[in-house]
Amino acid sequence: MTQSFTPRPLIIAPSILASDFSKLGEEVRAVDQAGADWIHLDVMDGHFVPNISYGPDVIKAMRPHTRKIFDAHLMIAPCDPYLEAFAKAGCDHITVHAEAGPHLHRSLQAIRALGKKAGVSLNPATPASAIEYVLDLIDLVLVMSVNPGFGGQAFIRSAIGKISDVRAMVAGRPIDIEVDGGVAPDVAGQLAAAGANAFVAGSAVFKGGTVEAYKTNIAAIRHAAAEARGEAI
Ligand SMILES: O=C(CO)[C@H](O)[C@H](O)COP(=O)(O)O
Repeated sequence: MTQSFTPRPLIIAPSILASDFSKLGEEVRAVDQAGADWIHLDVMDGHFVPNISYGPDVIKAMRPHTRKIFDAHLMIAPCDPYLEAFAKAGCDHITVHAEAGPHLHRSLQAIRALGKKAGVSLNPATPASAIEYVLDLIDLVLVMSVNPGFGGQAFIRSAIGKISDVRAMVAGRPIDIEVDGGVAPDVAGQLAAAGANAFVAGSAVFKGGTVEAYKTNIAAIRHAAAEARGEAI
């Protein structure tokens, strides 16, 4: 018997990492107005990744500027001591790295216990099988298509095959597959065809620096992905 499942919604999630940090509230409002579905928040600790971005207090300051989902990507190790702070800051999704350790299963349980959606992120060298024994605890898989730490890097093509593997593993479950790093209209169609439904983009959204530019940039990614999904927009 053929089973059919409702496809996960197409999501565009601008990464605030590429915005102008001198006016974060304004930038959050601008991408909201430009059609962002989620606001992607890259948290870096200078330890798990070789860069430092911002923490829960800055996220709390951004929170009043939009009602859109705050999709936090924690590139920090350890992560467990900070999960509650990110939940209290207003994050709706909290994604931790499979490689950050030490206890992925416990971290996911803790995120769910805080009433938030739990995500697992996979570095480019990490196989899809890393999520095999936590599938019941995840709402989102974030496949990195660059090595985490910096915006503006070149897209790593092996992410496409990994997305297909993840899609097969989560089939029939209400789990979003998100892709992050070097995402632009030229690759969005291939990523959507492989099974990604949520697209994080920093440089490709924030180029231009105006609401009108952000609107055009978001629409271009959405259009490429929707076309590959056989959807009208
Ligand atoms: O997680 C990240 C880096 O670790 C960023 O979200 C990602 O790199 C987005 O930036 P760009 O679209 O410019 O590649």
